[in-house]
Amino acid sequence: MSLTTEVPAGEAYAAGIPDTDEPYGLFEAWFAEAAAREPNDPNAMCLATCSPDGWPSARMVLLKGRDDRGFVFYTNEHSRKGGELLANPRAALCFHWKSMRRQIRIEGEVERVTAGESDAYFASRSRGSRISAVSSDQSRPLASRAEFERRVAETEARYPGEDVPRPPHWGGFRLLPRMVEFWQDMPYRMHDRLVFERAGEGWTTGRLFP
Ligand SMILES: Cc1cc2nc3c(=O)[nH]c(=O)nc-3n(C[C@H](O)[C@H](O)[C@H](O)COP(=O)(O)O)c2cc1C
Ligand SMILES: Cc1ncc(COP(=O)(O)O)c(CN)c1O
Repeated sequence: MSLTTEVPAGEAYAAGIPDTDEPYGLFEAWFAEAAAREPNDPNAMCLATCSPDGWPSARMVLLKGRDDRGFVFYTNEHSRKGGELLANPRAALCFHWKSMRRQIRIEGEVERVTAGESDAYFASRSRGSRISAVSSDQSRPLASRAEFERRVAETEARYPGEDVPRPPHWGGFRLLPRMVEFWQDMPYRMHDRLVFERAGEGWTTGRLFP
């Protein structure tokens, strides 16, 4: 069975989302189509977090890994999102691929990836991005652009070789989904929505009114 319908050029889909009993195959199929079609960052997703006193916040991050456990992104744990995730480890993700008129929403608990996973991912980044991560107190007030550039120059001088160690507060989080919803645009706003909810080791599935 094909999990995906052909993407029409600039039009709504004629056929709905195929029935399937688990979300990951369909996610991979849609993600592969997005990777082939989107002009940039097909892995960009909106991450929503919530402070313990109930104030939500949202920002884009990049999906850097997915397996049967969940969806991985990397950030600075001292950032606003990092603080919120550590204090209240529940989050939501939202992909929107505009050229494909598709959305995927994912919700669940969040845990830190292992230090080994974060080390491996950090080491795979360009030297410039590692220098930048070491130099940035992400989400803290910055007096001027020049101050950040001065910090970057200091970090470059401190680590002249390839070895730029991962800051202990820079690492990955994995969202363990308990809900995944696929949304596909259809004519006259008669969109198709297919939702999966975790049930033990498996999933229950159903459709929602658009
Ligand atoms: C397309 C896109 C992708 C981004 N990816 C990341 C990312 O993977 N990790 C990250 O820390 N910030 C990323 N950012 C920056 C965040 O959106 C945000 O500005 C920053 O992480 C600070 O957020 P916070 O103050 O809510 O913690 C990205 C921004 C955009 C527009
Ligand atoms: C500040 C920051 N950190 C991390 C990332 C994750 O992506 P990469 O590891 O490819 O830089 C991004 C991507 N936009 C980013 O802006």
